[in-house]
Amino acid sequence: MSVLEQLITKLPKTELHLHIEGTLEPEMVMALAARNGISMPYATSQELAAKYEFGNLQEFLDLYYQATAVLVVEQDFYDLTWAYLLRCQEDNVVHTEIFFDPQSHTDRGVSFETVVKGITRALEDAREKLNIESKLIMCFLRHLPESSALATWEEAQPWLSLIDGVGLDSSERDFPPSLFERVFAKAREKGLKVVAHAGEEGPSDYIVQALDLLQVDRIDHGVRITEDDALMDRVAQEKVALTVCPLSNTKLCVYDDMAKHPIFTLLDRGLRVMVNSDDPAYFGGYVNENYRALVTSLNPSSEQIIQLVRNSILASFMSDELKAHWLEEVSKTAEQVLGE
Ligand code: HPA
Ligand SMILES: [Zn+2]
Repeated sequence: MSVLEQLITKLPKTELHLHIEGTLEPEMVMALAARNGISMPYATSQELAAKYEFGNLQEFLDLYYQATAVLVVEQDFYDLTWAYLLRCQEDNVVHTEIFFDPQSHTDRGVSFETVVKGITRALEDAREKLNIESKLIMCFLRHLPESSALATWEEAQPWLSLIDGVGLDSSERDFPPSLFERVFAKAREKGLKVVAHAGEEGPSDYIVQALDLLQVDRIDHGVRITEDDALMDRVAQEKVALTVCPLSNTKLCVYDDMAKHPIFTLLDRGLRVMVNSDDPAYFGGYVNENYRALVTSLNPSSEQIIQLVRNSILASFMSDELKAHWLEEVSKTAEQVLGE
């Protein structure tokens, strides 16, 4: 095994940008459709998987929202989340911060309670049985009006003890962060962490809006920051993390070639970037596969890979004690691997 492959598999990692609905594998779509008596416009999981060619974010989202229709009862959300957590164990992900999209379920008549109970029961089991820690981040769909986000915020109130943060996802172009200032202010007032997708397909100004208007703790994606030199300097100085998702960016044609991905340029400029899988069932792989894709196309050094992993820990919402613990583990494991 190469040194880089050993680092990828052996270093303890966190994942900070993961949509739980994006872990719905084609086989699970078909199994849950059968279990819930839902007819889908494809006969087999292969037929569904063959549709996973996307020209842009919207083409992906159309299929992604369609597939969520198979998630109906609490056990479905449990099974979905548990399957992802088993993948975390395989990839040595020790802490994960997962997004869920309540509006994509409540709009089809599935209750908020069903969704949140199924997901959090699996997270709790993973804590006990797999030693995997987690946070839960509720995302608002930006293609829906602010009133829908505000109503979702109200629905979430009885469950806030289970929710660590709020985020903003879905179609980015023409839906700037500024539309969601009020609901984000409410979340911040309650002490929740706040994050937002910005600068994936949208302009770098959306990153500025997310920072200044939503006052986010992290930016999700954020790769279009490369268009604004002064903003790169600001984000480096303020240590705002960008949760970068390499396979997502190539699969959704943000870059036509992984060799053009700017993650190491950003890393070497001092920005706090790390590697995440976004919607791994759709984009061709979980966290370790994202690292491998970078290695194949961009020939990084061991130090760069180790720094990405350290950033994943530094940018997480875990306690300072746990951060210190995992950073120490990274150092020990890296020394072992590099000393061999
Ligand atoms: O990559 C994404 N971008 C925006 N919204 C999303 N919802 C799931 N994945 C994504
Ligand atoms: Zn995302």
